[in-house]
Amino acid sequence: MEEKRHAGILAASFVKDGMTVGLGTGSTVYHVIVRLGERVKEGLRIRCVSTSEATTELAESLGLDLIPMSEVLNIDMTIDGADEVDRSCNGIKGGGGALLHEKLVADISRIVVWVVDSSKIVERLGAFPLPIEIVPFFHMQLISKLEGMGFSPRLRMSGSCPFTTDENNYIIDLETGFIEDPEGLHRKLKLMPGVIETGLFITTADIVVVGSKDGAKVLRNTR
Ligand SMILES: O=C[C@H](O)[C@H](O)[C@H](O)COP(=O)(O)O
Repeated sequence: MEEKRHAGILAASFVKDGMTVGLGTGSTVYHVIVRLGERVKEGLRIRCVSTSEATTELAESLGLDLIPMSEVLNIDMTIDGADEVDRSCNGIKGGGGALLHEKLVADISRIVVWVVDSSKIVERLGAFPLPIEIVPFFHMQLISKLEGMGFSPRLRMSGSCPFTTDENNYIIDLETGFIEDPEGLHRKLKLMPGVIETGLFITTADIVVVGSKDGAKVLRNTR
């Protein structure tokens, strides 16, 4: 909790007056949004693009100015969380189910900053089950195909019903084991009919802010 807060507060300080800011989703970005809400009350002028209904609700409650994604061509800086990040700044995202919207917002962002606690930094991705957003009525077929490829897929549930994303899709959480080639796996999965998006974000982050007990440090993607 402290680590997430430290990372969030440092990342929120990167936002400058006049920026269009992408707001990610999750418990780490929560601290960024709260800090941005305070800065806006102190006079910072920004426009924000949300990546989920949960983030929209929080941002609105703090008085942040939100614009719909459909009206934005470019975003100056997006700050988002991640479930795992490797040394090349590849990541797994989607633990909270917002991967599709997050990937689209990242795609039009000039700078992408990820905020994580230190447990998220890994040598190789894959301990965290990989979220894949899929077409709901094709889930049974996709699960069978993924099993045939040697993976252990699990349909994400919310109580006794399948979990649905903000875009009304389903999510399969895929036990992959350590991923040798994140980009190769992402491409392979994206080629499967019924797969809408994967939670593999390939060298997406320009900056990763890693929280610690006493502060936060900044890792830069040197690609
Ligand atoms: O779908 C959710 C997002 O990708 C989150 O950014 C990710 O799951 C990290 O969330 P948290 O900061 O709560 O660990």
